[in-house]
Amino acid sequence: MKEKNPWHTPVTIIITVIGVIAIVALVTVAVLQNRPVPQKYKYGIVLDAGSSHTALYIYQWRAEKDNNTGRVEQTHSCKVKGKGISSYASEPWRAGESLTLCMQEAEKRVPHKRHHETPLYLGATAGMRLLNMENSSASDRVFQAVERALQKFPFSYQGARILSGQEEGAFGWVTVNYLDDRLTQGLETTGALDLGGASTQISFVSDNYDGSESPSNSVTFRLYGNDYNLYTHSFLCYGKDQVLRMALAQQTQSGPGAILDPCFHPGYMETKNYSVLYDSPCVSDRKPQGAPSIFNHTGNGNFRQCQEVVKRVFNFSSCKYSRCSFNGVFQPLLQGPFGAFSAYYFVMNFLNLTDTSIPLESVMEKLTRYCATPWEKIKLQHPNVKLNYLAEYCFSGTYILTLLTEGYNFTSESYSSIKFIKKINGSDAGWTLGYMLNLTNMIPAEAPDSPPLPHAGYVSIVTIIAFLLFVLVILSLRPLWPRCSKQPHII
Ligand SMILES: O=P(O)(O)OP(=O)(O)OP(=O)(O)OC[C@H]1O[C@@H](n2cnc3c(O)ncnc32)[C@H](O)[C@@H]1O
Ligand SMILES: [Ca+2]
Repeated sequence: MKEKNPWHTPVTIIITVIGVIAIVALVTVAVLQNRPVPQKYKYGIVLDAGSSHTALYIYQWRAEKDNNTGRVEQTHSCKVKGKGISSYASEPWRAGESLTLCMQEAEKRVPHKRHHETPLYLGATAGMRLLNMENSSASDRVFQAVERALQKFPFSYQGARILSGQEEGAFGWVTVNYLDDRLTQGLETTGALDLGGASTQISFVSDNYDGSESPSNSVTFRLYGNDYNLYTHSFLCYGKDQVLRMALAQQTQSGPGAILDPCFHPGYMETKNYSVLYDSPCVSDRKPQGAPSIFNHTGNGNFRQCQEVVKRVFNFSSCKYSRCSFNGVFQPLLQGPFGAFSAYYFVMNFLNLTDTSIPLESVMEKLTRYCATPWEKIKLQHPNVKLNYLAEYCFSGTYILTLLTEGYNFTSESYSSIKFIKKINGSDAGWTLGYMLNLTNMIPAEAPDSPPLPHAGYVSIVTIIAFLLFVLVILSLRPLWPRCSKQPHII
């Protein structure tokens, strides 16, 4: 007869049940542990108050990352109607008012419950730098009006200020390299070339440059555990609108009343106002005495001659450093690939010259033909392009090539390392993203500790351990198992 142990069945059942509960509990904990919480985004808004216009950018990033280190991307941009805020010096309230439509758009784009925690920044560049130099109380009034307008919105307003040229250059560089994911990986960085309406910036890392030769051109960063020694310079008055003023001002010196301009198409003719031309600190000291109030601006479309005119806006006469770009400004040896954005892109894209694998000589030949095309023909070919932009592409293209080759010393070879870009992975190239990343501490100095295992790794390991524990428990109960019924029974 089979011997019956009264503990057998209940003990086995209890232990089995505990084992199963333990496994379920362990696996559940492992699954929930460091599982991404439901997606929640954070937002930031930056207004780029440029000399020619203001643009609003909305950025978003996942909120669950520690220390705000989630990837930031641009979700929306809005171009403010009208001119830049510095053009409202005589009626500052209009500067504030001009921002309303884009701000209302931002109110709709950022989820309502995030409004109060969304930082809002306004950074002004060369237009306000010039106004501040010319008339600082007018620039203060513009800022007061802008501030009043922005504070009416439900965002977390963080202030409006003029960026230094250094900041503008450095943040443009941070943006380009962040969007290209070059900073986290410690890859070779890309230089940044920004051409605005009133200033232009060049920023790049050069290995044999330690910053000591010209400290004012040096910015050091520690980002994701890597040290960068960045060369950067902003040339005030060398944005394309101010250079055009300088070029015209120079040509009026040869005789007031009329300019025959090689940078404008044959057949182009406009009557322009001297007081408008000279209304900028970049040229005001050159205003001819007793000049008539208007002049005839006529084009004759000649690239080579235009290049000579443009070259005269640069001063190459003195350099107290080992090497200079122009105007006695230090520049180390050019290095690495470059991203060229804003007007570099607008102009070269219009001219179909963004492909830098085309040899520089061919680029110049194309521009020679373009500049020589009669103005009437150009207008017919581009009926949808704004006439003031259209009239200036020959000048702007010539300025870009002259700035790059004569100014910054790009050669036929290094020219091909430039990429004319507007966006990188969906976000606009420009200083705004870098500015926000910096102010929200979104780029850590040290590389963040990454978890030794991905989430799936934790789940698998805990499941295996739980299974082994279960097997161990079952095996440890072996002495209590009922004997095999095939054993011979002794009666
Ligand atoms: O950086 P600052 O100097 O303050 O100026 P900005 O920020 O206003 O300058 P942008 O890069 O917006 O534009 C640079 C220049 O390009 C001009 N621009 C903008 N869109 C253009 C287009 O489609 N074609 C030609 N030029 C354009 C604009 O009027 C400026 O003169
Ligand atoms: Ca700009």
